Amino acid sequence: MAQIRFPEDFHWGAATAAYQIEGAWKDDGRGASIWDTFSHTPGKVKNGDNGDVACDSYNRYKEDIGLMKDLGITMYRFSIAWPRIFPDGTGELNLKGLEYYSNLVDELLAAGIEPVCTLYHWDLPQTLQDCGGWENRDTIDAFVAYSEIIFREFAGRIKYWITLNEPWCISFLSNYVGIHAPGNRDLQLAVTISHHLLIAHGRTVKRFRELGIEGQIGFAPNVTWLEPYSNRKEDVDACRRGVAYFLEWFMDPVLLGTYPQFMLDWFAAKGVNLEIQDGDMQDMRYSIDFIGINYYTGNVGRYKQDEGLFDYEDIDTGYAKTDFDWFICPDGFYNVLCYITQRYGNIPLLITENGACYNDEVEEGCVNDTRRIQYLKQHLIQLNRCLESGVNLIGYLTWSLLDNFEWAEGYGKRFGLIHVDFQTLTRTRKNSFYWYKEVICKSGFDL
Ligand SMILES: CCOCCOc1ccc(-c2cn(C[C@@H]3NC[C@@H](O)[C@H]3O)nn2)cc1
Repeated sequence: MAQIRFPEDFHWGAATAAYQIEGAWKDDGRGASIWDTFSHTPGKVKNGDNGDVACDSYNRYKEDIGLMKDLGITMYRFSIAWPRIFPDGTGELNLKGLEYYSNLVDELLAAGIEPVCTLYHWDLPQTLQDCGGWENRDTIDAFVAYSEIIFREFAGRIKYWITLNEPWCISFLSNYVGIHAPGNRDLQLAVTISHHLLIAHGRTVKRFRELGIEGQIGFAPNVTWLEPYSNRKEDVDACRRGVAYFLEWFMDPVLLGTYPQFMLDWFAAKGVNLEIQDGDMQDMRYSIDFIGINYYTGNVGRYKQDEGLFDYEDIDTGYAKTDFDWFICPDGFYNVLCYITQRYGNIPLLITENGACYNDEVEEGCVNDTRRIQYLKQHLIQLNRCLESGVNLIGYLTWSLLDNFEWAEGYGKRFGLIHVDFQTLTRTRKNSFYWYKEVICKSGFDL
């Protein structure tokens, strides 16, 4: 029987984010975030769900870390809620907020688990949004100042840092598509925000280096892979635009120092232009130690005139789908990681999110989520292919440790290895928890 084995020093972990799991939305001085505002606005989130309680991990983090220890992970990715640190975004520091994360980090370290800290996972302080949010360049400086406080507080304890989670979601999904907070629908605004986010990322990396913080820093774009339906140039170009929307638009400035010209031209043809000020592109270029990669889905696509933003349409090739209605495309994982390596060189890659939405429920104390096991197995095989192909992969953090608040979908989309009953907050290990535990123990699996 064929064996899939990973390097002994390969990091195995799981990921979460503050607004999705913590709850305690008004406890210990926490200020309002744009997601509190958005989720409390009727019609924005399915079933009227919000993050007021979520998984109550703010109060149950010791229980959650006990589950992580049982799982055997060596890395745990979490995010810090900016509004817990600066309730008004800037100004007065909330020491109780810092204390919570200090206790969390100490508990992780005591459990032998490496903390991976995401500084921004979408929960912008509402007071900053009231002043324009990421459209306002002042927010860039506010983010750097917030990040510096965290760097100084956790220097030596947190060794892996992520500035931004999924800048595509922060800019385009939230300000052009409009289904995430704050819910704008303006392409120029989204492009401007994407630019400001990359400046904020770069200046934060610069501050990290200036402070001489021990550890590694990167960011975590979400990427997809779109295979052209044919080798006709129009199909190839349409797929290239669709991939670049998530990938090159954010990675090229950080790793190559320029935006992809074909995307600048495409946006310009739609009357959307970037206002690049002196120093902006240099700020983005402060070198990072790794790239976090979030991958869920890919597809086959082709050119279709005037379809969507990029004259692109998906093809329904009959690939199976998750309960999020996303195509399952494991080959895309291999293809996109090889593409990233080919384009940017052998910079270390940390899979910061990969997982599947399946809404299996507890039956007689068990959750038989065989489809999630299948998804994880298929995608880990592709990661092993990448390693065999020389891709510099350092670890895999599955999304997610816990079922949690899946943004505009509320609690109806379950990604966790652990089932959460959102009425009782009872945690139940799913069968995928036990499967992943064995994978970690063996650093691989048998086919
Ligand atoms: C072009 C039109 O598109 C319409 C829907 O578009 C999307 C795209 C992407 C997502 C999406 C959701 N997730 C999972 C999260 N990653 C971060 C973590 O917080 C998880 O909860 N990743 N991507 C949702 C909707």
